[in-house]
Amino acid sequence: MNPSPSQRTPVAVAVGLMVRADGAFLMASRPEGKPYAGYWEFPGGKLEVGESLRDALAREFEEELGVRVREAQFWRSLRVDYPHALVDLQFCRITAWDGEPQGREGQQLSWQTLPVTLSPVLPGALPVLGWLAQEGG
Ligand SMILES: Nc1nc2c([nH]c(=O)n2[C@@H]2O[C@H](COP(=O)(O)OP(=O)(O)OP(=O)(O)O)[C@@H](O)[C@H]2O)c(=O)[nH]1
Repeated sequence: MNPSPSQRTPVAVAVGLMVRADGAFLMASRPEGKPYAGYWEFPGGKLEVGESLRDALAREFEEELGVRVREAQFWRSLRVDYPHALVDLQFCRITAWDGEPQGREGQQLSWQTLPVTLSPVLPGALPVLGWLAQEGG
């Protein structure tokens, strides 16, 4: 069955790697009701119409985690073709924030170092672990 054109239009997604001074990074489980519920990913979400990457990141982190992003740098992008959507993931490193992350949408949170002890990891989050390994964690 051919997908409808709307399913093939890339959707921009802002994703943040919160990295602590000790090198640990935050992962979150996808809440019930979303595709790939229970899979581990990096917090973030889709850009709204007219929204910048930075604004989307700040909004998603406030909504999902109750965290105010203070410093974020674009890191890498990745296109992933899922059956449910074609996504352009824009990964940012978040190095300064206010507040302690809380799972405001029922998601579990976990600070991780390499190798991660969580599974399953979302296909669109797995390459990030390789990139981190290349950079020495
Ligand atoms: N947040 C996040 N999304 C990712 C990652 N990797 C990845 O493929 N994605 C995909 O990017 C898309 C993000 O959509 P979402 O459903 O989390 O976004 P959202 O919070 O705006 O959801 P909503 O549609 O319920 O408002 C999903 O298709 C998800 O599978 C990741 O590491 N983090």
